[in-house]
Amino acid sequence: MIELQGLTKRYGDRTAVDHLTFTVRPGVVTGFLGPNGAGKSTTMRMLLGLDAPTSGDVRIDGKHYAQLSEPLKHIGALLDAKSIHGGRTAYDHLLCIAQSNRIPTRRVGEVLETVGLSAVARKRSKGFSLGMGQRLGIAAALLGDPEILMFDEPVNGLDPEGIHWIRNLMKGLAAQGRTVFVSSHLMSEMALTAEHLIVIGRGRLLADTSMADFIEKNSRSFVRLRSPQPERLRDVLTAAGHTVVSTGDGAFEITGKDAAELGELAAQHQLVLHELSPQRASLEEAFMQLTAESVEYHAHGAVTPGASVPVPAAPAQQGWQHGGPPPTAPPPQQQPPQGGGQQWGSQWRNPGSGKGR
Ligand SMILES: Nc1ncnc2c1ncn2[C@@H]1O[C@H](COP(=O)(O)OP(=O)(O)OP(=O)(O)O)[C@@H](O)[C@H]1O
Repeated sequence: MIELQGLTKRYGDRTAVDHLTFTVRPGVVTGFLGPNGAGKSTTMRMLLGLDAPTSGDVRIDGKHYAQLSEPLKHIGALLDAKSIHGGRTAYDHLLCIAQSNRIPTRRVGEVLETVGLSAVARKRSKGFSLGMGQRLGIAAALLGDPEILMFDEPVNGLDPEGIHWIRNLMKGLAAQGRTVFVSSHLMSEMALTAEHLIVIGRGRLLADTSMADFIEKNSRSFVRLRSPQPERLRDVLTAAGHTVVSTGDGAFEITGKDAAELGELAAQHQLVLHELSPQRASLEEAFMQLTAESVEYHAHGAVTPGASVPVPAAPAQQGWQHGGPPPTAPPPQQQPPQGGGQQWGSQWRNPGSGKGR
């Protein structure tokens, strides 16, 4: 279980994470959503002790990350698949992590098999595609057989087969009773994978709910009806007290009613229907609806009033993969200048840099 209590992170005058309180429970895949710059990666980094909270608390099975005696046996994470020593083979990369974390060597072969990299285990990872790198990062997360798994954009760079594979992997891990916490911008994929959602915008919690509730509450569901006798259908629906909305294509929309009820009403009046379809918004529509106010980076240079202005892409910073070699302190020029956190932060991780997007 992962528990956040009032977790806050400020960089200069920029609040990246703002009093986040939520719990990620075992047994289901929990999706972590938010527009670019919402604070997802910062939250995940604090969870792993890679960033110190300004205030608040985050615990893994009741302990701070630093208090876990063998952390990789509690939590496995994929934060940045690119932060792998390219000169090492996939096998050696995992062996190095296993040996430095008192994990049996046999696990290396097992996880390589799980992620489908056994055939390239002795190849240097610098020749790996983005998708292979993701698989290697996932293998490292699985190495300690942890009860908690956290993946930041795991499907990034994966082909359809890879996406299908990771979907099943995450569901399978949750079905084993593990805690699976995953961020993704691929809404269609998230809709198929996650049962529970945590949504943040500008560092704040916007929703902590089941997938079904989230879509239900943040989108309109309605029934579409089409008939070769549109005038009569409209009269019947109106007489029954329904608010009828005409669409451009000759259909009608009725909000908040059951398709069966409307179909029976049409049958009672011997009306022929060519369409009677319940319409449910997608996760993507619901997400856009909920986070519309929180989106900082818009296309065509349009920026929400009060939001920070995106700056030209800076080179991606070298990240640290959880479980890999320990992180080194960033060089001095990567430190945020005093009082200039907002602009500096944008350079550090502006849209398109950093995660291969
Ligand atoms: N080390 C840092 N120093 C200063 N600002 C930072 C730092 N890391 C992140 N930020 C800023 O904090 C905010 C949240 O960033 P974060 O990377 O956590 O968002 P995110 O939700 O993961 O975004 P994305 O979906 O684009 O990956 C952003 O405005 C970012 O510029």
